[in-house]
Amino acid sequence: MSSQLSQRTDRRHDVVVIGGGSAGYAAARTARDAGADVAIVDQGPLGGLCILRGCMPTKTILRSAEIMALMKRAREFGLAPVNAQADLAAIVDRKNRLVQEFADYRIAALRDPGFTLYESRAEFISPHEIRVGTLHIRGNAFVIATGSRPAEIAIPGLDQAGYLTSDDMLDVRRAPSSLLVLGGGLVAVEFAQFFARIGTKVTMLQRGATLLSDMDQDVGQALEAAFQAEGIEVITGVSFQQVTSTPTEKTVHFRQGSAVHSRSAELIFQALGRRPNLNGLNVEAAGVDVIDGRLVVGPDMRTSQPHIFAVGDVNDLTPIVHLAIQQGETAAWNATHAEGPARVIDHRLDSEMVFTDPQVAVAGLSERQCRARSIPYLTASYPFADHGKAMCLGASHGFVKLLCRPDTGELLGAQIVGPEAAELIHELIAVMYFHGTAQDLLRIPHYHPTLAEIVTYPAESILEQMGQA
Ligand SMILES: Cc1cc2nc3c(=O)[nH]c(=O)nc-3n(C[C@H](O)[C@H](O)[C@H](O)COP(=O)(O)OP(=O)(O)OC[C@H]3O[C@@H](n4cnc5c(N)ncnc54)[C@H](O)[C@@H]3O)c2cc1C
Ligand SMILES: NC(=O)c1ccc[n+]([C@@H]2O[C@H](COP(=O)([O-])OP(=O)(O)OC[C@H]3O[C@@H](n4cnc5c(N)ncnc54)[C@H](O)[C@@H]3O)[C@@H](O)[C@H]2O)c1
Repeated sequence: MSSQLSQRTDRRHDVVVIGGGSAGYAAARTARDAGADVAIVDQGPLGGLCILRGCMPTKTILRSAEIMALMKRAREFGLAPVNAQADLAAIVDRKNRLVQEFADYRIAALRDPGFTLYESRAEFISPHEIRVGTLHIRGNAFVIATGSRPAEIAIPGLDQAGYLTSDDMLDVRRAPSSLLVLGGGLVAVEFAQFFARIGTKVTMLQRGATLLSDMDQDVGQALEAAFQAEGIEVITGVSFQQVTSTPTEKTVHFRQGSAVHSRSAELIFQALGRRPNLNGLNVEAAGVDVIDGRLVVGPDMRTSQPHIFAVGDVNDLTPIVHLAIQQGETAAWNATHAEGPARVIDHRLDSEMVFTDPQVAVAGLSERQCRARSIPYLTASYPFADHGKAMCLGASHGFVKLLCRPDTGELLGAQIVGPEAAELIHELIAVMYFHGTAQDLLRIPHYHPTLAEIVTYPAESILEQMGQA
């Protein structure tokens, strides 16, 4: 104890940000711009999940699979068929090159002389002090932004049989002949389609009634129809029983209704969600409330300790990057502006996008949320299979759905499953931002023929339901 004390070097910063990923970096930059003396503590590898093992690597590899899928459809478009072959090692090399480029940029930003960067693990020793290596660092405010890690779900035999998580899947250099995907969330569907498209036989085992079961049912059903059409087996309503294995094969035994079934494959991909990462942070010493393994925050991003904030995946609100950034900025603003009203997060325009083909994009309220909160709504949807531009592109899966207030027609929410859904939804988010209506969607000019003009059809239908057509 005494030698520990003698080595102690106390440093003080206005704001100490723990974790330099998307949320932490946004907090640090905002606090620095407000004139604060800011420290960032990150144990590394520097770059954050989005760049290193999340958004960017997955979107890079999905592009290869998308091109491969189009090549396989050559004949449909009047082109001589090609023998499309994926070289997974080369796809991974391309991904690594891009990730390195993105990471270098972020690392340079973290090493900006405007911050003090400590490349070490942080651990609370009191609500006002952390240990970083041999240093004891005090902060007037702390922003915890330590991210998430794959959830460990206890399924008998799974550990013994062995499985890969999304972290591992990104480094697989030889495509497995077959793959069992456990889960049907965002991570599961993006990887499942990638591997199916490069030639792996993929089976998805999902507990919920549909894929993406947190969203409205028609969304998951439309994605499932597209997946089934390209040969991905999707089994829903599954309850995992146990996993067994031989040297060449792993078998998942599961219950579906009253029957027990099994599926076998070369590899198991465990995509059963992520959990806030509080490992080794010793948050007990910080005295903040933790419920079910997540840091509880208010709309101003404060934990139960007013000078300690928690942002990004670690608070488990909505683990999505632009929202993590928004939370980081909000926390840092509040940490550096004690006077005046606190900034709070407004969830009205929250969105989620899934980069499968067809893409899935949801924004604002869903039907399920409206029903749960007794919010009245009108809804209308229109299928891409009936939309001229989508037919030209050969992209017929999915639909656009609008949810509007019955009295004013104000757009409350939107859901798109279809080509370029993640791009198209931004028009609807912009309309919602300005509290626009179905009528506004008809007044806004839409070029013909575009995918974007599809939103006018459900908008017309909403007006008909309002008696304003
Ligand atoms: C496969 C996959 C694909 C995804 N795709 C998308 C997508 O397309 N779009 C999207 O919006 N979101 C996507 N996400 C989610 C997105 O990546 C996360 O929401 C986001 O990156 C979280 O950012 P963060 O700053 O909270 O955490 P992170 O970026 O994980 O940052 C946490 C940082 O804290 C550091 N750290 C942890 N503990 C300590 C400690 N004790 N001391 C010091 N440092 C510590 C870590 O080293 C790390 O740098 C995806 C996620 C996955 C897994
Ligand atoms: N395109 C994107 O923006 C994108 C892509 C990937 C991930 N992400 C983010 O990363 C987060 C994590 O994604 P994820 O797919 O790992 O999590 P998720 O929460 O979206 O999906 C988890 C899946 O596991 C299933 N599950 C969980 N526990 C289970 C259990 N005990 N038994 C059976 N099934 C169980 C759920 O039903 C669900 O299908 C997402 O919430 C998302 O915010 C975003």
